[in-house]
Amino acid sequence: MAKDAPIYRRVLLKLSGEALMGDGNYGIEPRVIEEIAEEIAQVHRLGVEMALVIGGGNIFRGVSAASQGMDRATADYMGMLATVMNALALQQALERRGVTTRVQSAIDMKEVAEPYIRRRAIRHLEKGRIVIFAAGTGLPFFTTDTAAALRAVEIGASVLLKATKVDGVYDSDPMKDAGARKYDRVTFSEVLQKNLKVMDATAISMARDHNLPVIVFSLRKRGNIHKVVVGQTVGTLVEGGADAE
Ligand SMILES: Nc1ncnc2c1ncn2[C@@H]1O[C@H](COP(=O)(O)OP(=O)(O)OP(=O)(O)O)[C@@H](O)[C@H]1O
Ligand SMILES: O=c1ccn([C@@H]2O[C@H](COP(=O)(O)O)[C@@H](O)[C@H]2O)c(=O)[nH]1
Repeated sequence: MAKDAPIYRRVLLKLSGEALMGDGNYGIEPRVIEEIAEEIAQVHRLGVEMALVIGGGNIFRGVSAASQGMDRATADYMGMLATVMNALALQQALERRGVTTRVQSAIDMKEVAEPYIRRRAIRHLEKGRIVIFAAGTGLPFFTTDTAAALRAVEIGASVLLKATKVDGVYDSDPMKDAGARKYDRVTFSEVLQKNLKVMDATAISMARDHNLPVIVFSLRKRGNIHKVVVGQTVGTLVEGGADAE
């Protein structure tokens, strides 16, 4: 097989909202979104069908606002709106590179984005458009990781790629524990049993129940999305099967 041939026909790429901040501590760093869009455009040119879900942690997280006294459901709706802003910013950056895209929102806002319609999303992908799923699941008390797992299953993606701030799944949070050890491969049940918080349990359960492999890798290292799509070993593979020793 050619070195640059994608090993997947259709992928769901989940992008961390927080990674868009770059070195800042809020919002979108223009340089970062341009670099990410360039990388996605290059991978798309390999011929892989790409759907994207983007988080909102660079703008608003419901759970943080709720801890400061805001009603949780209201805060979560605000978080979902934050993901729409990120989706529109990414759409612009991709279209500047000649990639045709569609944003589909789980919350109806027809002046801004198409509503989420599964069959329509699949049709866009078949036509070579990148589909960006915005507003998460449209439901409070969920996350964009769960939205990513759900949409991946709905559109029949072969894999869920979680591009995030850390370079894989560790046996404890690497941002808090300098001695944390990284897995090359880990099973869904281990992630759940050991309560590894790289993704929320709802997303992991969804992936497990539908045999959807998940690859967790760093979005901060340029070229990683390409490497994963052509089958190079990057980050951590989370899948079913026997637990590692
Ligand atoms: N066992 C673990 N292995 C790896 N990362 C972990 C683990 N436990 C907790 N984490 C944390 O998970 C975080 C990645 O997931 P998180 O859901 O916060 O971000 P995201 O979904 O990529 O971004 P956003 O919510 O901004 O879209 C990292 O910041 C990391 O510190
Ligand atoms: O289905 C969903 C998805 C997201 N939210 C809210 O949005 C923010 C941002 O999403 P992240 O996954 O944290 O990046 C999240 O904190 C929730 O408040 C939601 O309610 N439902």
